[in-house]
Amino acid sequence: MEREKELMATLFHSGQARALQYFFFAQRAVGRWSTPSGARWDTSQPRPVRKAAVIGLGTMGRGITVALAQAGLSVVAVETHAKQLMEATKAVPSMLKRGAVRGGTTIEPDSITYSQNLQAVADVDLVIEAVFEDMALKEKVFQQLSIICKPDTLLCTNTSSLDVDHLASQTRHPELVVGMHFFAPAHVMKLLEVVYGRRSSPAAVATAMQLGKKMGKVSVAVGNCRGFAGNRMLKRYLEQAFFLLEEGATPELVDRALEEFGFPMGVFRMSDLSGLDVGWRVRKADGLADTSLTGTSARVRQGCRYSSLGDLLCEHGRFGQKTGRGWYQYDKPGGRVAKSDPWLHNFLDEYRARHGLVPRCIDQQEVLERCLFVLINEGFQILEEGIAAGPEDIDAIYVFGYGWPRHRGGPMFYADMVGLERVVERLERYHQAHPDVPYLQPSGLLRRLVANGSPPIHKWRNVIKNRNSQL
Ligand SMILES: CCCCCCCC(=O)CC(=O)SCCNC(=O)CCNC(=O)[C@H](O)C(C)(C)COP(=O)(O)OP(=O)(O)OC[C@H]1O[C@@H](n2cnc3c(N)ncnc32)[C@H](O)[C@@H]1OP(=O)(O)O
Ligand SMILES: NC(=O)C1=CN([C@@H]2O[C@H](COP(=O)(O)OP(=O)(O)OC[C@H]3O[C@@H](n4cnc5c(N)ncnc54)[C@H](O)[C@@H]3O)[C@@H](O)[C@H]2O)C=CC1
Repeated sequence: MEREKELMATLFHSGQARALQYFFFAQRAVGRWSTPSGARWDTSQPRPVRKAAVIGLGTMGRGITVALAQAGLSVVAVETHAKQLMEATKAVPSMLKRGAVRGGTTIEPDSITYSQNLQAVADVDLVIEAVFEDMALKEKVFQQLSIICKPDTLLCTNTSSLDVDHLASQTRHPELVVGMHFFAPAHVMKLLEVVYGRRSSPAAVATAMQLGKKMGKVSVAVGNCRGFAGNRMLKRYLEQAFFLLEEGATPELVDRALEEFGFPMGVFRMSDLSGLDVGWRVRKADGLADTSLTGTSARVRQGCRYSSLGDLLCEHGRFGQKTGRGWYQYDKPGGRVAKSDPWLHNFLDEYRARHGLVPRCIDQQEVLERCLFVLINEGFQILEEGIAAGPEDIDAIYVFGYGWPRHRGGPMFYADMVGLERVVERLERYHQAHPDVPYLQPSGLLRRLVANGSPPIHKWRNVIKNRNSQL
């Protein structure tokens, strides 16, 4: 008993108990906000979903199929690539089997039908599209779905960053289009971001939220923008990690610092799991991934610092776990045990030499501050723009989607614990050192909160006022 008391006192002292208590509250508070028109999805009647389809059976589609089948739905799984389809028909049942052994459940073996033909989705209630992150391809798939499916079928996209409104505009019923953004591995990670498009109906959002719940996910409604809430913050985090490599760090050093902070995987191991090609496709489409540039322009895009390290790795066919090589090496394609790769270290040395970069020693504090404070800063920007309803939503997204250590409450709670003045002071210092990285400048909301005496997290809403809510 004494020991327990002592432990509680230590936890309270370090803020960990406050974090866990906050986290319990945040979990119940997420995603319950009204639309700008006043129509509330959370009072709308969700539609019944008994039969669903998944389009694309790669990294994500397989996990989504498993999660739907585990929730008791009948699933039509469509994949156009014969080899991928064959692999999926083996992988999905074995994932289900392992899940059943763990959970003591049974899944009807005929609850999933596989097809190479999109026509197979004609009678489903809801579709989740998970094809390559390529807008032209997704446009085509949505146009086809809009013709093939029943007129009241909900059309959802698992895109990690593309414009949900644009995809909706390709269909006959844009009010039935929402984002259902899962996190890798999709049958394991608890988060579902439900992207509320400009024309999504409250009933469509309510249906996606309800289905998420049925799948055992924590569903968070977010607005539509590049990367939504989670990946928009991840982009800044990843960028800093790339810059740290340019300046002398290694993936191992960065990941070690993040894992000691409490993440299950550092950002490089996590990228290898997700697949480096996902972001590369988007950067190529945006005209950013141009590795033919030389001299100073090679490391600048649109007037800001840019690192092409991720693009170069993809050009070498290193897509992460799926190809057996990425920021680390694996024993085979699909392998999971990340090992240091001498090739990668040579590649980094050559890259620095080519660009005249002199490596320096980088400590754990700098890794954490640069990676996490820039991510937090973007979180404030997201709150200001009304993309997420409140700081608890962002914290739930990070804990359930990216493995942010629960005992640290989530990024926004962590900022509150560290002290907003300190976050501003560190961001300003790093921005002075790296003036070509504009996202290191403290966001307007963060500065306003400090100017308002740094109120505790549960009072931030008074300063945010959600004037721009996208929800
Ligand atoms: C703008 C930028 C664009 C970026 C690209 C798009 C990205 C997105 O849109 C959003 C994302 O998904 S980002 C990725 C988010 N995911 C994470 O951060 C995962 C962090 N890692 C974890 O939580 C645990 O290590 C994890 C749960 C993975 C494993 O934990 P444990 O070691 O405790 O797990 P186990 O109990 O051994 O296994 C549980 C299930 O997980 C499977 N698994 C384990 N390691 C894996 C790995 N390395 N890769 C794939 N699956 C893995 C494991 O097989 C088991 O599942 P089943 O075998 O089916 O039972
Ligand atoms: N990898 C990740 O961590 C995450 C990815 N996403 C998103 O999920 C989507 C899929 O990503 P991944 O699974 O990583 O890609 P992937 O490359 O592993 O799989 C995509 C699959 O779609 C198939 N496909 C392509 N065109 C098709 C069509 N017309 N019909 C049916 N199947 C088709 C491909 O053959 C491939 O098997 C992307 O939009 C991505 O942004 C979202 C969350 C996390």
